[in-house]
Amino acid sequence: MLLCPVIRKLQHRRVVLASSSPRRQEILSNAGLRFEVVPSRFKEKLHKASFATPQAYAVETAKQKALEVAGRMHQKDLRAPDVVIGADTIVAVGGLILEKPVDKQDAYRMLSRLSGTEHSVFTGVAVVHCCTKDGQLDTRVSEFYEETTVKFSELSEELLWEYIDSGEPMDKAGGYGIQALGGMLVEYVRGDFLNVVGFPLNRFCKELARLYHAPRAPGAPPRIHYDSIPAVDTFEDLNDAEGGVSDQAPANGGLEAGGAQPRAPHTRDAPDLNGVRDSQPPLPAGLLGLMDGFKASKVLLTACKLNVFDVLKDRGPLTAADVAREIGASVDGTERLLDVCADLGLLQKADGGYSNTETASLHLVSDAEQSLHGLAAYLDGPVWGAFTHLGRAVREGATWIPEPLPQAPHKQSTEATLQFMRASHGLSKLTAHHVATAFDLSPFTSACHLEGCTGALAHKLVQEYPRLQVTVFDLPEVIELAGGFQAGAGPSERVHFVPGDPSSGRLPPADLYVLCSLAHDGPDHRLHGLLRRVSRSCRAGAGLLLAELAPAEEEEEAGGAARRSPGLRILGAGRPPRGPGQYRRLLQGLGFQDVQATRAGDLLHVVLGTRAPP
Ligand SMILES: Cc1cn([C@@H]2O[C@H](COP(=O)(O)OP(=O)(O)OP(=O)(O)O)[C@@H](O)[C@H]2O)c(=O)[nH]c1=O
Repeated sequence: MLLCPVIRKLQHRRVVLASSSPRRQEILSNAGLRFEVVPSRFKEKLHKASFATPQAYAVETAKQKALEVAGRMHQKDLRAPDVVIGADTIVAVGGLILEKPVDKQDAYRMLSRLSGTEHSVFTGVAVVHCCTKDGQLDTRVSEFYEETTVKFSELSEELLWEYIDSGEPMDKAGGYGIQALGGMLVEYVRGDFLNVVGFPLNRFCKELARLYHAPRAPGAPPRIHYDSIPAVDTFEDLNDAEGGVSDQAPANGGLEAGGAQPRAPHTRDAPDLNGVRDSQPPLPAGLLGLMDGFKASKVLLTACKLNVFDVLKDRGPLTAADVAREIGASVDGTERLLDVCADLGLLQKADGGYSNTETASLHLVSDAEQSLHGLAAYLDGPVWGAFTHLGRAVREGATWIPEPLPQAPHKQSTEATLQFMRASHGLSKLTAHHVATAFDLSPFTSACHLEGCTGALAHKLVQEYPRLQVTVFDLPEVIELAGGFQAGAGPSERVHFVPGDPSSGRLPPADLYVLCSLAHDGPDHRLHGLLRRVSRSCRAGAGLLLAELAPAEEEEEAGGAARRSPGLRILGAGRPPRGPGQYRRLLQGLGFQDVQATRAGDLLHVVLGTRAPP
């Protein structure tokens, strides 16, 4: 028996659950839904940091899972199912997103992080309505998420390991299954229990009801329900009907009334998404987010500038008044800023006040080992300034971001040079390990890092490769200031700083050239010029290592460009992103062979080529 009228509406539809999770299958089949299971092949590797909230990450992953299945089924049969359901469950704690553990140690790390605390479980759900028109797949996606709060008891080491050894944690987000042994770890649950298990059934039914019975606004013109699927028992009739229908829809859309759905003549040629029929375009949520996105950046940059994260470093929760006192700002203004930071996942807000999330402690505190405080100041200063006058730059054909140091050294004040170097230093320290280890560089004995700035990458390279000597080659004013930065664990005799002009002078000799200027990833012609000079300077057999920020969701293949977050694309001077294929072609054109490209740290493309004999 089907208790839920909206589930009944799906009875004659071809519904696919794009999930391998046995729990999701059980929840939905217990509710009486009939569906096929086609596990998604979408790799859960979206770049988490590019999402404003953990729930946004879960929703996007759910959507990608469902769209992958819809696309694959369409390709195979040239007919997609009517409805594809995708879901993704994650555990969020202190700004961290926990998915399924990769091994027992990972499960241990997750469970000990959850021990004795409250965390959130988010399940993102995407319901994709498909329609095939002229052989093309058309999709309409409805998405939502549900949050449930779970509190764990303090877990003893013994209990933790016994639980891990049971094997239960391994295929479950956060490393536990609340429905089985994991239930013993839980002190309380606030919210939908099934949401934790993997599927928010109650919310799903409400969303279906909303979709299929969208009420008509008073005074709105008669319509075929946008966002609504006609009652299944009348749907087939409607498909056959060619006209002669009344344009008077019942006020409630008529679905519950069970009568035939009237069909407005003017909507007859509109795409029929297997019964999902729209009378107005969907609200442009993505567009509004894009228009509004600068506010979130400015809040983050301002909180950095006011040293909010430094004030909260290593301290228990502080009230807005405490923070306001320390940063010399108004209590009201500070409270608003802190609240938005909490919404953005940068701070935690609890009864006692505000504290840093793990992300903030790692990257926004100014003296943290992997601090991006310098980058924030650079973006808030010259880059923000340049973007304020973007219209002028477009009219005049100027670059979108401040000229990099090598192009305007004499124009830079020492403070401006330092500001750029701090940004570059933070990014280099963050990524140095990934760049240095993306390929085995042990065959090389000498390297030259062009625009090597503070030497952060050079220090990592000598640490990884005991035979390697590295020259940091950069402008004299940069080299002069580089000593003020702590680039490695200590000074290294194998790192040498050489002043010069990477874009015009002679390059120091080396058997590996490295180009990795992440803070200023300039326009193509600049990179091409540098690469031509490297190509001319290096002997046959010498290497060239390139790294670029590129948190692509999908690899560029078959001529398609890798997708990057708009923020990083703009950091790259507004030019289209380069993917590994483009790098390969570029280097081959400059006389390099054996070009290999890889992704590192989910944020970089790293490319290595060897100079062919002339
Ligand atoms: C917190 C919790 C999670 N889970 C399971 O954790 C997986 C999450 O992973 P996912 O990536 O969302 O799904 P999946 O299992 O990889 O399947 P798929 O949809 O194919 O990606 C799902 O299984 C959920 O039930 C439980 O069974 N009990 C719990 O208490």
